[in-house]
Amino acid sequence: MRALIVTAVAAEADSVAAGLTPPHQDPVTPEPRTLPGGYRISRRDLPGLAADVLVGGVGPAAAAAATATALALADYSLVISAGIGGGFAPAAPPGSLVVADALVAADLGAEGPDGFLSVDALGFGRSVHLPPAELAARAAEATGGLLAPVLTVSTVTGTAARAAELAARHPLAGAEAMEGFGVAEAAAAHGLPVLEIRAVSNAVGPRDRDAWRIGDALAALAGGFRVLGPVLVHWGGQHEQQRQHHG
Ligand SMILES: O=C(O)c1cccc(C(=O)CC[C@H]2O[C@@H](n3cnc4c(=O)[nH]cnc43)[C@H](O)[C@@H]2O)c1
Repeated sequence: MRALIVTAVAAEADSVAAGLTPPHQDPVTPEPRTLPGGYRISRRDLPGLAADVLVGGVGPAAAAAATATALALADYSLVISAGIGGGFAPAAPPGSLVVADALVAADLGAEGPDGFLSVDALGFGRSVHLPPAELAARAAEATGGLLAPVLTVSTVTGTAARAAELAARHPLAGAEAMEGFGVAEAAAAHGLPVLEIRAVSNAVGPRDRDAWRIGDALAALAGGFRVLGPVLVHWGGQHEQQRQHHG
């Protein structure tokens, strides 16, 4: 099974790669490569799993462009959006993990007198991508993460009012981040399934950048990927059998 894992920044990619590195191996080898467009990509091989960890940039557009570039250059079975994110209190405190059961474009649409209209409500496309349900459930179980919708926003929430508005529109949301939906759009264009995993660095709410617990979140991200390997291998095996069965 070959998986593409897309992060926004190098620190997130390093955590993912460290989590996927067997204990006896040097976590910085092999050296990362550079794809056209200047994207950094590094490879991790586990028995039954080849994982390419890509640094795609911040925001849904950068993430979609980077993901589409990598998907055009190699064959993958699964695409994963991974990184840190804001957690909705009290369900997702800093240091915890959230596995998406839906990847939601939360600010893609139009404002009207009666509130926000998503692109699907406007008839222009879709605002939700769903991961394979069993894979997301198993990933949440293995990592101890919360299985919940993850919102993709272009602007980090910075006020209590905006947090309350998002929570009212998406009462089950576990986290917000800036890339998942972009990664999912590129994966869907290639007919590939998508998964999103976020390690919570901060609460969704009034901006307090000094309070972001980035170190804890990056450690949680590495820990999540340490236990995710076997889940991905198992799912990849089932997926391959189904593909062969259906010709
Ligand atoms: O400064 C650092 O050391 C550092 C290390 C890793 C990541 C960062 C980032 O700033 C990544 C930006 C990234 O974070 C996601 N994120 C985190 N919290 C939120 C949030 O509350 N709302 C939306 N996005 C959030 C986002 O996906 C960005 O890509 C810095």
